[in-house]
Amino acid sequence: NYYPWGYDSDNGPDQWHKNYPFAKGRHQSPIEINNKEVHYDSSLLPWFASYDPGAAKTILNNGKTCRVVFDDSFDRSVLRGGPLPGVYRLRQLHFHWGSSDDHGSEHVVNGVRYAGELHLLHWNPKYSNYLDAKRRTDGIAVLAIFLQVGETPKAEMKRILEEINAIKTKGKNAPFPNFDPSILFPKSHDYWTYHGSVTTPPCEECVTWIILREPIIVSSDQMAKLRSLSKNAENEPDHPLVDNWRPTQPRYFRMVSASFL
Ligand SMILES: NS(=O)(=O)/N=C1/NCCS1
Ligand SMILES: [Zn+2]
Repeated sequence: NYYPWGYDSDNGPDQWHKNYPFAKGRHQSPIEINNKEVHYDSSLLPWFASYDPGAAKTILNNGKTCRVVFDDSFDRSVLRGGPLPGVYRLRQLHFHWGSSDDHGSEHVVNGVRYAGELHLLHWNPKYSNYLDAKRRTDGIAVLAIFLQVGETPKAEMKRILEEINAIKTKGKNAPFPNFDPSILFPKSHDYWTYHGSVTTPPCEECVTWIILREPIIVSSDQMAKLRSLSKNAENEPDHPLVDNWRPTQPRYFRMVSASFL
């Protein structure tokens, strides 16, 4: 009897490997990033995002996260440079967050858990489609940005959070036109990079991670807004959509490179 994966004790990260064997691999994500183990790589190039606001389509609640999807039928919104061998097409962005402001991110930096983590998922168009790209070690690039709670929130987050009321329950979606996610980026483009996996089942090891050092500031109210989402459908008992983050996984013999000293 099929029981969907999730983040609860009976279907959460510790159980995923039963249906998704990749979850016990040697290149899993997220991981702990510790300064003393990071390797500064002066040859790392800057990364560039060239996003077309017209590519933004829809915002949805899939019961696991809040996701904005983009038209990825051609090289319309792309990420390039950094550790990437070519352009990667923006397909969607989504968030991970906690049940309170003191945790919620997936990656952990020198023991610091942030309130949340924004992921912009891109795929390598040298492969015929996204699903094919997910089967390749160089198939996916995720740009990760930490959400830190502070007093002067980033105004640009408002647009996404204003839509939350329209997608309260699982399966709800709303049009989300004219949105360039690069307005969410912090000032500094400094990043860490390593090779890992998608952090949700099937946990394929296909991701070049680009994790920005500088978090973006959100307000506690904005985090509360994300936590007001429900993981259930409209006509089901209400369960808040919170703590949709995977714990850190063993790094094994992977190098984490830094673009900055
Ligand atoms: N959180 S993540 O970006 O690594 N995982 C994903 N799974 C399918 C689309 S994105
Ligand atoms: Zn994610």
